[in-house]
Amino acid sequence: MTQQPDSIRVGVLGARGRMGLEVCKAVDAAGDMELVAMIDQGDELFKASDAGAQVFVDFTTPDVVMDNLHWAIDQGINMVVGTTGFTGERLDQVRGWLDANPGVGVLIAPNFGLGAVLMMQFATRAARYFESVEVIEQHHPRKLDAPSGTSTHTAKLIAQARAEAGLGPMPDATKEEVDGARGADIDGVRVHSVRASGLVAHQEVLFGSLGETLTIRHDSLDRVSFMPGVLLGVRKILERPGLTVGLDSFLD
Ligand SMILES: NC(=O)C1=CN([C@@H]2O[C@H](COP(=O)(O)OP(=O)(O)OC[C@H]3O[C@@H](n4cnc5c(N)ncnc54)[C@H](OP(=O)(O)O)[C@@H]3O)[C@@H](O)[C@H]2O)C=CC1
Ligand SMILES: O=C(O)C1=N[C@H](C(=O)O)C[C@H](O)C1
Repeated sequence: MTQQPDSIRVGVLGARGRMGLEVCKAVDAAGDMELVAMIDQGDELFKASDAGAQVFVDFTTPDVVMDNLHWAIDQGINMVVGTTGFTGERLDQVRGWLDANPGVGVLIAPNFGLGAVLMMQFATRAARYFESVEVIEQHHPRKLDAPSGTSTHTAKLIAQARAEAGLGPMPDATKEEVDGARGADIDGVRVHSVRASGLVAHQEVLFGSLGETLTIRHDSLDRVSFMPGVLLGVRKILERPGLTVGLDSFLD
């Protein structure tokens, strides 16, 4: 496709991975973007800055993403990050790097699927009305981390909404437990992780109250589902310096 002179110059980190490959295709096909660098394990990051990248899209691994962020921010390159593993401490560290480089923008989104963003918003809204809630996430078996970034983020949003509504701990009489049977405890919300061939990325949030349940479910059936969100992030990050967590504010 013919590029416009004012195309956004994009470098993709993790370019040979499952998500990275899809991002390269999406950027290449976008009329307002130019794919200037494809970086994977073993490649030097400076190749992307030499190529004039304005935005890096990072879908690598939790153990390398912080180094990528630190380097890019110091070079004045904006980042759109889908890689998981962001704790509160890590986010504070990124804020610190950005304070020293105030013109740079970083978007870190646990899930770029528009349906997934809505699923998290709906779950946050429902949280105050139900005494019980558990999260069940299901992914392909090559996923390295459990629970998923999306389910961890969802659980934290629900826990915050429950605390603001004055809800206490959930009813649960379990006294004897095989290790892991009740899932991971994320801020008091149980998260269960399923890994199976054939799956891509799926999540259910199961609410329960007297005599009723509510299930909010999202399915990513193909990685193309994440691409509109990634491209939106690339377009918007240029005018949004500082740290943005989650895609929500870019959709409004
Ligand atoms: N936010 C969202 O919407 C989504 C987030 N994700 C997250 O994105 C991440 C990647 O997922 P996925 O694509 O499935 O994983 P993959 O393992 O398929 O891809 C990761 C790629 O990064 C490469 N890599 C490793 N180290 C570096 C490095 N230092 N610099 C550049 N590249 C490197 C890997 O190379 P090698 O294999 O040689 O190690 C691999 O090619 C995960 O954290 C996942 O949870 C996934 C889907 C959606
Ligand atoms: O590894 C994946 O595939 C995905 N990772 C993200 C997560 O951990 O939440 C987003 C999506 O679920 C796909």
